[in-house]
This record gives sequence, structure tokens and C-alpha cells, in this order.
Amino acid sequence: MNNNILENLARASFEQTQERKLLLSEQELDQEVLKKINQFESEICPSKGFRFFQAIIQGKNDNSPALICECKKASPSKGVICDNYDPGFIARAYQEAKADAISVLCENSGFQGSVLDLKAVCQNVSIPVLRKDFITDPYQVKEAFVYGADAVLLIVSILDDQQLKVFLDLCLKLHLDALVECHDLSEIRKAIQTGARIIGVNNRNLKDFSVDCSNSLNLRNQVPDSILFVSESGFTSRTDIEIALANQVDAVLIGEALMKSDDKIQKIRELKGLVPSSLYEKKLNGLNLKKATPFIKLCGIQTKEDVDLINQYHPDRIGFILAPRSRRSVSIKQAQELSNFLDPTIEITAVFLKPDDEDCLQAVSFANRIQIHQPKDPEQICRLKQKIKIPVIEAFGIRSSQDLEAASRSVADEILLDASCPGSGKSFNWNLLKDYDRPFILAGGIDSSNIQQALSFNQIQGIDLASSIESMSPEGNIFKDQDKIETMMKLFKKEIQRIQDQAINPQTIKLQTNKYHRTNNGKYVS
Ligand SMILES: O=P(O)(O)OC[C@@H](O)[C@@H](O)c1c[nH]c2ccccc12
Repeated sequence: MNNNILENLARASFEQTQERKLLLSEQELDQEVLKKINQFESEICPSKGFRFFQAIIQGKNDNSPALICECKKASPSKGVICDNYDPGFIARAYQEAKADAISVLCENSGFQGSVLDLKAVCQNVSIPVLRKDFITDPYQVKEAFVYGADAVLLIVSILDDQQLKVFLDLCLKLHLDALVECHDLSEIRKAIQTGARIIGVNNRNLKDFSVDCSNSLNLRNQVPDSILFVSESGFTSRTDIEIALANQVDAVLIGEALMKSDDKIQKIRELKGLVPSSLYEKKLNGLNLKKATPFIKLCGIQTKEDVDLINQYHPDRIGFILAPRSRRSVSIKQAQELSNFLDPTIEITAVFLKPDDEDCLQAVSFANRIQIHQPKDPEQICRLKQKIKIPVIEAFGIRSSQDLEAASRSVADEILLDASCPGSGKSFNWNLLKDYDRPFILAGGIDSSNIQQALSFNQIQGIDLASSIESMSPEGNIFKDQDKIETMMKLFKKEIQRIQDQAINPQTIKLQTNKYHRTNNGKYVS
């Protein structure tokens, strides 16, 4: 993998470590280490240590893998996640909610963490604590020990074989557990060979920050049962946890979803399956799914009259088409002006075809999302995601299942699946969508005859209409037609109501339980 992001974080973490050495030299730290070892030995309980490993074994049960809950103020992809960050306080809430272990981000440049956060957490809880960091210096392992951590993260891709071995040996000496993070099969092999007892697979691709929970599940079978398997990142709901459970994951590591939650205790109980999660979410069982009611987007808004109609019928999103050659196009300036009249609770998507980065950057002033058809170059989506702070949608014209596969690999925040000739009012062959497992927005020829089918797809996030809400005037001009907007909005709302009513029918829920299980080749299936 492209290790740039990882390497930069590792370098930053290393530099932070060198700075701390100026305050406490390695020799002095070694003294502290010795003191603590002596303390251990004088204590009555000689088996102290390796508590993280034990906590996972004891924490997992038939209803849930063990939960490792993370304290994380910020992340390189999301910026600040938690404003009033008090790791000690958060850790106490985790413990109260019966988390099995706690992970504390200590890196400063990308995560705004510190070893002091680790210290604060260790002072506040009795459950095991993991130092989450980019460890490349033994000093960091010793520090973790002295501050009271029970485990450290070792990331295989930033360590050579020799270093990994040295660090694992040091952990063993200090009775610390090591969570050995791997990204692919070769790293897993290396970890196993070096003697890792706990292997973690990150669902977040650190090349582009995309999250795919199937990444760890697909690698599950490569780790023998004698080694604990931790699935890291991207877990947001009870459904995600159930899928991990069905794939014999021993523990899951959850950060962002908890940090964002106002009621952490309740969220952990929900993740553990101790309180029912939203019933509708259960109905839409799926990996990585945005478990919201599907939205409707009306696309190709061009005039003030259109905006008035939109405000009246209130779809969830609208689209301004900024591709110059479309018959529905508006300029960036027009879109900016029209957006001033739009009800602010309606989201705006700026739709581009082969855009320059510059145009997309300009659209940020009025749009909530950017949608790109045919990126200018293969890196554009990834680049834009880093440059602009709003979600990026990549649109795909679908002719075959290969096109769908390409879409599922997209690094965009959302994907939109359309006919190969967007805006033509034609649909592609929706039969191809059967078994498609990435959430998607559907576009192309959605009208009163097929809206019900469109909303019935398991992974549907939203639908996007243009042609079916338009008519042609006697002069041959195409315009947004109030009657048609009304018809489509009514049909949409009726269908959503029907889906929601169905979701609270207990039978539907029962059928969905344990939908995912493992096959021989380690792939999850539904
Ligand atoms: O916030 P999330 O998506 O729940 O992810 C948590 C954790 O897995 C993630 O922070 C992480 C996994 N591996 C890492 C390595 C370094 C820093 C951070 C991480």
C-alpha cells in the first residue's frame, strides 16, 4: 500500500517522542520502568499483566464481540471530532457502560492526542488500556508501561521484521499485550510468524481514508483461532456489530461513533445489543450502510420558479448541474444566487462533469456536496476529498456488472449509479443491482412506474430524478412541472411510509437477524 499518510504520522509520532526525551531521558525512563517492575514483583498477585488479552477473551460472548472503546479527539480525515475532550471522563463513561477495554490515541499531529491522555485514562479506570500510537521507538512502549497501559498498538507496515520482533519481545518482558495491526495477507503472515497473539485488521484504508468493513471480515479466515482477531474502524451500529459477530471476530475497536455520541453509555449498550436499536436500521441490514430513510433528490434546478416549487414540495436534496453542455446547466454564479432563495434545510449537490479542481472548490461556497461524473484523472476524487471538507459523490454510468464493481471500489463518500447516458430519462438494467452490497444513490429514468422498485433495493440511500418531473412547453422549452413534482413527491412519501411501517413489523426484523455468515473462503455473504 501507499504508506505516505502512515509514514508521515509515524514520523510525527517519532519526533514527538524525541521531544519528550528532552524532558525525561531514556535512562531516566528506564529507572521508572525498573521501579514499576519491582513494584509488580513485590505485589501479591504475580500474574499481573496481559490483561488486555484476558479482557477480550472474557468480554466476547454469543451476543457480542468484546468492545474496545476509543478516546480520540480528532482524526486526520475528520478533523476535530470532540470539542471538549476530556479523556479521563470519557473513559469512565466507557467503563461504566461495561466496555471491555479502552484505546487512547496518543499521536498529536493528526489526532491531537498525547501520552498525558493515556495517563489520565489509566488513572481513571480499572479496565485494560491500549496505547494507540505509531510506535517506532522502544521509548514509546516503555512509556506506555510506566503510565499504566496494558497494551500497545504495533503497526506492521511501519516496522521492519527486526523491529516488530524487538517490540514484541519488549512487550513480553513488560507483560504488555500488543495489538498487531495488519492491512493485508502478507502483513498477517508476518505478524503470525513473529509471534503476535492479537491481530487487528483496520477497515480504514490509510491511503484514502475510505472505510470498508468487509476488509477485515475478508481476512478473518487467515488468522488461526489461537490468535485473537480484532476488527478496527468504521463500526457505527448494532447491525455492524452483529455482522462482525457472525464472522467470529473476537473484538471490535470503535472510535468515532462513540466520540460523536452524546450518550456514550447508551450507545455502548446499543452496540452490545442490550437495548434495541432503531427498528428501521435493523430492516436495512447491511455493511457500512447509512441507516437513514432513503432521500429524494430533484436534479437540474435552473430558475427562481424551480426553487419556489422546491421550497413548496421540499425534497431532501436538489442538484445544480454545472456541466456546461447539459441542457439543464447553470453557471456557478447562477447556482450561488439561486441557493440564496432555497430553504436552508434542503441540501444542495453541485453536479460536475470532468471538472477542474478549482470549480469544485468554488462550489463549496453554496453546495453541501459535490457530485462528479467522469473525474478528470484517477486521483481527483481522493484529492478533492482532502481539499474540500464536504462529501464527494462519484457518479457512474452503468452498462455491466464490471461498471458496478468499479463503483464499489470508489473512494468517494457516496456513489451514484446512473444510466450510461445521464439525464436521458433512461434506466440501466436494475437486475444487475441484485446482491450489490455497497450503499448507492440511484438515478436514471426513475418515474411513477418504477419508484417503488427503486426504493426497494436493500442498499438504496437515495433516489435522484430529473426527467420525470419535467414537461415541454408548446415552444419546445423544457421546464420543471409542478404537477409532476407533486405526483413524484407524493409517491415517494407514500412509499417511505410503507417501508417504515413494515420495519416495525416484528416479523420483518426476525427474518433479518443473522443475515450475514461466513463462507469457506472467508467472504461474508448474505
Ligand atoms: O473511529 P473509528 O472508525 O471507529 O476507528 C477507530 C480505530 O480503529 C482507528 O482510530 C484506528 C485504527 N487503527 C489506527 C492506527 C492509528 C491511529 C488510529 C487507528
